[in-house]
Amino acid sequence: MTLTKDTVLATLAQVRLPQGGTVTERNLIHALAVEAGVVRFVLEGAPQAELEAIRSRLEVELKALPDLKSLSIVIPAAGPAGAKGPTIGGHPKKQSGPLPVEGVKHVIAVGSGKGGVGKSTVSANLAVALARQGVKVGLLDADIYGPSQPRMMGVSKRPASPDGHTILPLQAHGVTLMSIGFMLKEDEAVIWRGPMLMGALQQLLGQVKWDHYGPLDVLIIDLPPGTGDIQLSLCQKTKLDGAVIVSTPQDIALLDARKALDMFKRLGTPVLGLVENMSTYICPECGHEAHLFGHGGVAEEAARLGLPLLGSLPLNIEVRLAADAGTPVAAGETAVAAPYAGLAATLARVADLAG
Ligand SMILES: Nc1ncnc2c1ncn2[C@@H]1O[C@H](COP(=O)(O)OP(=O)(O)OP(=O)(O)O)[C@@H](O)[C@H]1O
Repeated sequence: MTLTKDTVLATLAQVRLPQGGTVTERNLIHALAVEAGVVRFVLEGAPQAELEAIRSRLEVELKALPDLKSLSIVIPAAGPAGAKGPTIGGHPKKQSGPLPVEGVKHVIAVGSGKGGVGKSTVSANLAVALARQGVKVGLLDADIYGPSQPRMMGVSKRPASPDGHTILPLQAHGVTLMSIGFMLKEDEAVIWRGPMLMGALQQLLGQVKWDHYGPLDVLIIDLPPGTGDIQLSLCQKTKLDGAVIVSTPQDIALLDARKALDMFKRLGTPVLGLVENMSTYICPECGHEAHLFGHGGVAEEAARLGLPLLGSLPLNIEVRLAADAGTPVAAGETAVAAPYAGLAATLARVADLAG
């Protein structure tokens, strides 16, 4: 009889760990490959010392399999110096249908067709403005290739993990926060392929204790730009209340926004509304109002689609400076904060966040 993946998994599933559960229940096995009697996998997701003990135990069990020719159980090196706890990345676990996010009432994704239209800036300010209006809000930076929330929200600590599996989110400006950026070194490039990305997203949604600071009314997910694996995986695997699309009024951005709208429609995720960013520019010197990226395009698109225009946000240097300094403008009292407060109030009504 040849050795199969199922036989190996069945053997692994029977090994009860002294800390409770099994390696499969605790999702410690990654990248399992079984070929011509050769078994290889990565053991990851618990403190290093515990993994070493588990490896010895698994070696004994697996070496008893009659058709095993060779066995390689790899424990990845510990993360950055001083870092403890789980690492992010790895193939996704099998999952039957879309799952709710534990400890969270509503989940809203913020997407855009094109990069650089201000999706992360809008997500950060929206989250902060919602928090200021008394909504219990979480923000997940799912822009796995270019996480910007650590900088925009002004935090960059590595999150704690008391059991080597659960990840405790951070908090900034009244928002419960998690970003893959917290788990990587600042200049570390993410070079994962699709399955690894989806595994990372699944971990960020499932292993983070989103209600660590109390149950959340809403989790805002800052998506990467475009219509790729992350968006697809999120819509299929997570119960979403809907998506918000950010665009500038520029034709090319709107064209891409239409692709994003089409993707959400095809995946059955309701689009809650559109946000026009960089809608106008008011010269701080003379007060002249200019429309650098065109005018009214997003409002027209929203009207055409019968969707609400959730907000129009001017291009303002204070928005950029505040984001770079780690305190979104929405956290302050200036006039620049007002459109974000308006956006938060409108979204709270449209998505029935109080309900
Ligand atoms: N309304 C605004 N006024 C001034 N600057 C803005 C505004 N919105 C965004 N910006 C600036 O534009 C740049 C791009 O914004 P941001 O990173 O939020 O875009 P993005 O769509 O999330 O980009 P990507 O996902 O491609 O990384 C940032 O420097 C940000 O500070």
